[in-house]
Amino acid sequence: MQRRLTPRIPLLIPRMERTVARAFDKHFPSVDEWVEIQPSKILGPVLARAAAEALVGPEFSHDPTWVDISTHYTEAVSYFDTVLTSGIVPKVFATAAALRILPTWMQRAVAPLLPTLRAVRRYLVRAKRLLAPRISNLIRRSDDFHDADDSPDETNMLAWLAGQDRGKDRDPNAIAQALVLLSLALVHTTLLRVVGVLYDVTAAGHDLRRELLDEIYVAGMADGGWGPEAYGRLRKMDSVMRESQRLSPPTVIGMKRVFVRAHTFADGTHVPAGAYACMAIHAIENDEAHTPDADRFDGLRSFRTWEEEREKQMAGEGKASAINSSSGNPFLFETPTPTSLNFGYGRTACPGRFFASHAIKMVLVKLFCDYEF
Ligand code: HEM
Repeated sequence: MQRRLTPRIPLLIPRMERTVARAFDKHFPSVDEWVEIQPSKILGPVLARAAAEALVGPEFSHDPTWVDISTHYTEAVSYFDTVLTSGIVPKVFATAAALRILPTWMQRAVAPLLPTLRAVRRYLVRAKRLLAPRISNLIRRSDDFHDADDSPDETNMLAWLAGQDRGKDRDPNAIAQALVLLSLALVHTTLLRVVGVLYDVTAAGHDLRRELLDEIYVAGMADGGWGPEAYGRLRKMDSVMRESQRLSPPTVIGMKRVFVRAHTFADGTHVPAGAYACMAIHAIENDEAHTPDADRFDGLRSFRTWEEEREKQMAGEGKASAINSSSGNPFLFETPTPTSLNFGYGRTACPGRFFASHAIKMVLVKLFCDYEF
């Protein structure tokens, strides 16, 4: 994903923008008076369609069956009706957590009877039926040494997986299933953030919204108009996304791991083989030592910190590496840091985070520019 998808984001953006515009026309009410909407319901298909450009390409991105699978599979597994403590927990994950209470033999017997898991299986079967013929075709072509090129038809995960996977993964059904699971990773997380920002900005009041609109306007005026690089200029919006994610993250604990071997850390902490471990990512990020006044939503928090760091650097006082370190600009939404772990950290950090940042901004730009709320 890092090697194929991330460098091709600029190629995908114009197509995604057209798709997002069409999806807004289709799913948003076109009225002049105020109407009530349920953001998570109405924005789900918008993000599913945008994601489809990167996942399955133009052949399927407007295909009603794929749009239905991608939107409703996410809904079947995720709709926001299972709210546990301070996080929103997808239904299928809650089901899986509940199953874990049972012994393994009983899990196997009970799982097929559960409505959530049966619905999930139905979506997978439909996806396989839809995508497998195209995947088989591409596998045959890759056997004839045809590598995916950068044409719209081949700039997507479906084409890359069909051309790359080896062994038992080189199977049309397995690739179709992987694409449905990727669509869950993509649609659910980006939807959660777009909805979070919408609520946070609305609650913050008119001034923040005005600042974001001004920034979009200025970004579109630079270098001859709006283009893929304009999203990089939306630094205030990026800061709002990061702050929103800090306060309403996808999960409060992260980086869950099983220790397959016993390990002793440098400080002497010993973890036995078979132990489950995770990081208290929400508590770490919201510790006052890292985030002063942590309970308050301050949309421009990282924007200001970044500006202060830049000023210090210009005055020769800052740490030269802070803004352009090899692990990325630490003030950006997409950059994990030791105290901002919503995308994980290091080599295993989320490979889709750069794409997520662009997709979220794209939908927010459309929302802020074309709608009042
Ligand atoms: C705001 C949006 C997103 C958030 C917060 C998020 C968060 C995460 C987290 C926490 C992990 C696990 C990291 C670890 O345990 O070390 C992860 C893994 C992953 N994410 Fe994301 N993600 C987002 C969007 C996306 C998107 C848009 C894609 C696809 C384009 C994606 C694809 C993946 C994949 C494939 C993995 C598994 C990587 C592996 O196992 O090596 N994610 N993500």
